[in-house]
Amino acid sequence: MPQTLTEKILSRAAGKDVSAGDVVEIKTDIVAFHDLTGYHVIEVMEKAGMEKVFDKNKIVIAFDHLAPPPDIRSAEIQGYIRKFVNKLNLPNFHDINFGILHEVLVEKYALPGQVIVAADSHTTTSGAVGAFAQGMGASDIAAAAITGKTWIVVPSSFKVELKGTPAKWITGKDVALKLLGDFKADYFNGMSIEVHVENPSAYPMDYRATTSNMGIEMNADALMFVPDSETKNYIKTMRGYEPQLVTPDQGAKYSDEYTIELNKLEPLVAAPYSVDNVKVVNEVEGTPVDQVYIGSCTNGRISDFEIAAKILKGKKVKARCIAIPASYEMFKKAMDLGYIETLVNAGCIVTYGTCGPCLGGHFGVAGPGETIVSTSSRNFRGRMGSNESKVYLSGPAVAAASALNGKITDPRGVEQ
Ligand SMILES: CC(C)[C@H](C(=O)O)[C@@H](O)C(=O)O
Ligand code: SF4
Repeated sequence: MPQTLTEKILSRAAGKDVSAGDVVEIKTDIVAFHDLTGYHVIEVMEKAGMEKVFDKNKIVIAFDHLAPPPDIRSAEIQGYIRKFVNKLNLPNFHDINFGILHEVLVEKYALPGQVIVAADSHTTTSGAVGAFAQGMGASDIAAAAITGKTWIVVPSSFKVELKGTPAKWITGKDVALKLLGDFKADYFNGMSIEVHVENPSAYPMDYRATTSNMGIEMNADALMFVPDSETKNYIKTMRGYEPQLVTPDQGAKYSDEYTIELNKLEPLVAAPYSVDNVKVVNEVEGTPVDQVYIGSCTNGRISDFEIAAKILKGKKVKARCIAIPASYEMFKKAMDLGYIETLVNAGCIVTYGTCGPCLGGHFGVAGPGETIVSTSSRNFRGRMGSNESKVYLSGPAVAAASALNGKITDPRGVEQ
């Protein structure tokens, strides 16, 4: 029987043909965690008296949520994890000067056809390269780290087709918000979304990573892009080798299909307090904004900074603007290309590789009564700080244009 990408990956990982609804044990190719959940993962392993891993090379750890440590407890947690890493001599450990775990996975580790599990919900991000990537709780990740195996209920496969070339300022976030607005946040429960891109280079890896990242906000088990020439070029450029592509079979059966015409999309936002409270930016234009955040594992990549720099070049922001490339690699690129300089000259605060503001942790927590425009992933009440703050989620163009004017702004009206 012709297989979807999901069925193909999970059949290989299970060692037998699987179909939707099957409960199966599967092999994992990468098991990952970060500082905040890593602490619990290691605690579970210690309590079980099983401080060993199935394969040192397949464990990936990055410090991001508590990086750099905002308080003593965070520093203590990171110290505890460093000790574990040293004791087991784990090679793929990335300290506070590297990046947000999901970005690190996409840049350095994830490959088409892999099964990737990590102790963080936004693990779906690695679906950008065509890996079946899913977030799990700390105990499940501890078990996977020890055994190299996990169990799942095989999801059904839902096909999304992206047609054409994105309209001006339209990027990966708009596609994610389009799906969230049209289907609402619970619709994709028990499904794996497979995105087929008609014109691979028109929807580059940065956009794919953003869309896959938001897969968990759709409640999907995974959101994968069918690997294509863009996948190959990205991995070749970033890592110096060509990956093998795993693709769905011709004639594979999907539970449903949906097409998005990229040139017809308008810049979208998710208004407070839900990711699926989606509106065209014009509907909320003019709302006063206190702070803008451009960054996170959702939108902290080079194309996000390119767009922000285009909009802010030679100008000054009216709202406070915090900009954080998702990794050291992205920071260096943004620096080489002059985007950091442009943003700093425009009055933005720039640092790198922390989750900080995204989850109201540190480096720009939202105060009571404040309105934030953020390129991150979630906007439920209190997500970025005070319960009395409001968060509008958007792509980088709306965020930068809103920073510029101090109010929610349609980037299509901003002079360049
Ligand atoms: C802290 C962590 C468990 C959490 C997640 O799993 O997503 C965080 O990264 C988030 O984005 O809310
Ligand atoms: S940047 Fe935000 S969404 Fe991404 S892992 Fe960190 S806290 Fe979670």
